[in-house]
Amino acid sequence: MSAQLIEGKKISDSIREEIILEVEKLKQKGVTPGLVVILVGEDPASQVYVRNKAKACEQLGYYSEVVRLPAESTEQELLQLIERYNGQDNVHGILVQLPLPKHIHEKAIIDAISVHKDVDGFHPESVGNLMIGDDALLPCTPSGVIELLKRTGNDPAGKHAVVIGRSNIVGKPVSMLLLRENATVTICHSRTPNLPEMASQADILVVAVGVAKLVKKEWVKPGAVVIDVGMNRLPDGKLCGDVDFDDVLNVAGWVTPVPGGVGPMTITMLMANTLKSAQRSLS
Ligand SMILES: Nc1nc2c(c(=O)[nH]1)N[C@@H](CN(C=O)c1ccc(C(=O)N[C@@H](CCC(=O)O)C(=O)O)cc1)CN2
Ligand SMILES: [Mg+2]
Repeated sequence: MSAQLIEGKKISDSIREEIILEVEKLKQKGVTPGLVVILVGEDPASQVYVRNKAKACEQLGYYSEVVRLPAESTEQELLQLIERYNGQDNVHGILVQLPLPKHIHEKAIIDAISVHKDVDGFHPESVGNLMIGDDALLPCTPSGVIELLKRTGNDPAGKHAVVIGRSNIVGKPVSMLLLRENATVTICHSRTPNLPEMASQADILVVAVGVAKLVKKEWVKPGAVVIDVGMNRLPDGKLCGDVDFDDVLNVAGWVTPVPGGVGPMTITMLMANTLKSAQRSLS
């Protein structure tokens, strides 16, 4: 039997409908959610993502600014800009699009964003709050994964979740979120022996390694939920995930496609974080 598709685009659209209702309520209290997106350089993919973030703001009725800086901008210039927006009350979220040009230290930039406006959830204090279970702005792709699971009736509680990948942006935070949702979590990585055997023990398998079509049907327990966070560009220009989608389709119970699975959730969860930050500004 063929796996059920987890349709990220549809789920993302329905979350945006929910956000619109909350934005109306907030506007009645005199607050419009505001997001600033900063792009340094001209990376083509980043330009698309930044444009899509601005479009999402427009769709949801947010105030938004996109600041485009030349690739040769200095770290100091970027820090000064962040400092300005940290102090600007109509801005509830500040996002610096990654990757940054090599001469700018990513950590210095992330650390400079006020934790209250850290809608990417990358600031060390946000990460710490996630670890200890305090209220935090959560990183967008990992929280999108949790929404996909919950909204398809795949509650992680009591399940064995295996996460392949240990990046700060996806692998580690998604593992913490799954733990917070009462899953038993195993984190695997490039030095894990018997990766296929580990993966095949998962009720929920989350893959975020950046290796095209790594996960084959032998890695998947029959009926498992397979969440593919990978986004790899093939030589023919097509996008594919870290999971060999066609191969696992007759083994998995549920699977995310690439494109159209996890990807669309990233910007929607950014919008949810900006709303949350704006709501917090009232309390
Ligand atoms: N500051 C940040 N930088 C980056 C992040 C981030 O969350 N914060 N994530 C990625 C890029 N990204 C958003 O910024 C992003 C990536 C992918 C998608 C998406 O919708 N993907 C589609 C396919 C798009 C395509 O065809 O190219 C999908 O998977 O269906 C949205 C946002 C790195 N940088
Ligand atoms: Mg996807």
